[in-house]
Amino acid sequence: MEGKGLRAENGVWKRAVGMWVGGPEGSWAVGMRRGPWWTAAERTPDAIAPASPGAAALMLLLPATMFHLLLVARSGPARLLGLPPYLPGPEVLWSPQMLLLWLTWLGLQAAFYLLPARKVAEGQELKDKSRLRYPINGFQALVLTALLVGLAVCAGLPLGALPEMLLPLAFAATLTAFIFSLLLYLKALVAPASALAPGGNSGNPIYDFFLGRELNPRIWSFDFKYFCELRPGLIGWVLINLGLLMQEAELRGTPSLAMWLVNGFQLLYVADALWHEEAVLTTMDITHDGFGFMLAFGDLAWVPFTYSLQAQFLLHHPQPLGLPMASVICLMNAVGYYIFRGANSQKNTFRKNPSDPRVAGLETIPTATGRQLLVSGWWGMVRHPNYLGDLIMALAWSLPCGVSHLLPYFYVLYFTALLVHREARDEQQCLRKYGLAWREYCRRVPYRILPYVY
Ligand SMILES: NC(=O)C1=CN([C@@H]2O[C@H](COP(=O)(O)OP(=O)(O)OC[C@H]3O[C@@H](n4cnc5c(N)ncnc54)[C@H](OP(=O)(O)O)[C@@H]3O)[C@@H](O)[C@H]2O)C=CC1
Ligand SMILES: CC(C)CCC[C@@H](C)[C@H]1CC=C2C3=C(CC[C@@]21C)[C@@]1(C)CC[C@H](O)C(C)(C)[C@@H]1CC3
Repeated sequence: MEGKGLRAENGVWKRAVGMWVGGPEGSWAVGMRRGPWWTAAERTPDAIAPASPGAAALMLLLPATMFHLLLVARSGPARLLGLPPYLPGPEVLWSPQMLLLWLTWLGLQAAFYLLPARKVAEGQELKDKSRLRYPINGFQALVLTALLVGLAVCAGLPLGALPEMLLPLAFAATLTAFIFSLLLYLKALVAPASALAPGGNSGNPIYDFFLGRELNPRIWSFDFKYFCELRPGLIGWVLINLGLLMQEAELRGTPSLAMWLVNGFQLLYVADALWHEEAVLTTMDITHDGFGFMLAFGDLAWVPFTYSLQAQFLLHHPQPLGLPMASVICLMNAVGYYIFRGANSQKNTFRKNPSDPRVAGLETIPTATGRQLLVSGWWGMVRHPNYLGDLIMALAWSLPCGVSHLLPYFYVLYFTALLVHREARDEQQCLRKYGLAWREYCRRVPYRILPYVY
């Protein structure tokens, strides 16, 4: 039988492409092209990675959840766990104009990506010892988008009409994510073995389509994963929020305090991500995961249309918010941001230059790889202090929506599950990388995210 896939040998997985033949130890391949060697931990990107029925189910469930949230947010009862008020027909979802608008948005962001950058950064070392180069101009793209949208609004663009277009726009984004992932899957068929990601190359087409086969798919210097991770989705998210704020102003004369807070907090988060764009090059999404349906849909559809849920909810369910409560929520967001930024910057500074005076005094554990692990400062408090800060901010984004509904807390629930899963994956990889030193770190810093609790 002709095939390609993975085979375990002494706990190490080998990627193989060639002819499968039966043998005393099971099947093995003849005339194989050997790819990079991956350990079992590297092979699956998720501790609970879905098998193909799981992947197929998620490909339906994730878009269905997104449409459910969009429909429920505008319904009177706004019940997260209830049925949507109606099932939209094709005439509600499909609109060639909205598809064109969405493609124009992607094209605009792609054009901003290609503009000269203030810096070109090098990514992590790849399996073939090379390093890719990435333009650092995401913040510039945010500023240019703001200028362009500002001019267009002054010229009469009805941005307040955007909330009415969310359903067909989300449909267009989902459709493009499917088509795009299919093209990425086909592109990976001709990619060299060294360009493939550790996960997403099981040989099962559905599973591989879902997780993504190629690590850094590119055409010339245009890196699709890096582009999608930060720009169209994150900038689209703040633009949708702004449209919701403007429509609220049209409906009620002025935006509510709750709407201002949600817009302000989330704009800060997005601006921060783009300002520190270079840091994304060390995240596992860029260094480890393939680019398939999960990330394409996550970046292009899930982020803009579900992360704006609080503002969507507020437009249809105005909430009273007094100044004292608003101050408490602002303080909470500031504390969350302080921890999130402090922890991320401390680790990035340390990884770039351990002798930097800002981190040189911190206590560390040496590892066999020559790298060190921080064991004091933020990283001595819990093993994922950046996740803690992110979760505190997530709560601060939902609180302006009051406590009468569960719906605006969807992000907190989803994000907790995502980060707990992510933390398990990351720890698995760190254990493989650092072995005993990682065990020592876990002994010295026993809590993962929340001190004395988890
Ligand atoms: N809003 C959203 O939807 C999402 C937001 N995020 C956020 O993205 C940010 C990045 O998260 P993520 O990519 O998961 O990973 P992290 O930034 O937490 O990085 C994990 C890596 O840090 C290094 N590390 C771990 N412990 C130490 C230590 N003690 N000392 C030095 N280095 C250490 C290890 O890599 P190495 O040793 O190789 O350097 C490890 O693999 C987080 O703030 C997270 O909250 C993430 C996912 C979704
Ligand atoms: C659709 C699925 C349920 C899940 C898809 C997950 C993706 C939405 C997230 C995976 C990692 C992400 C990161 C960010 C956004 C969400 C996704 C794409 C991030 C860009 C948010 C801003 C942060 O500051 C960051 C550190 C740059 C984040 C990097 C990871």
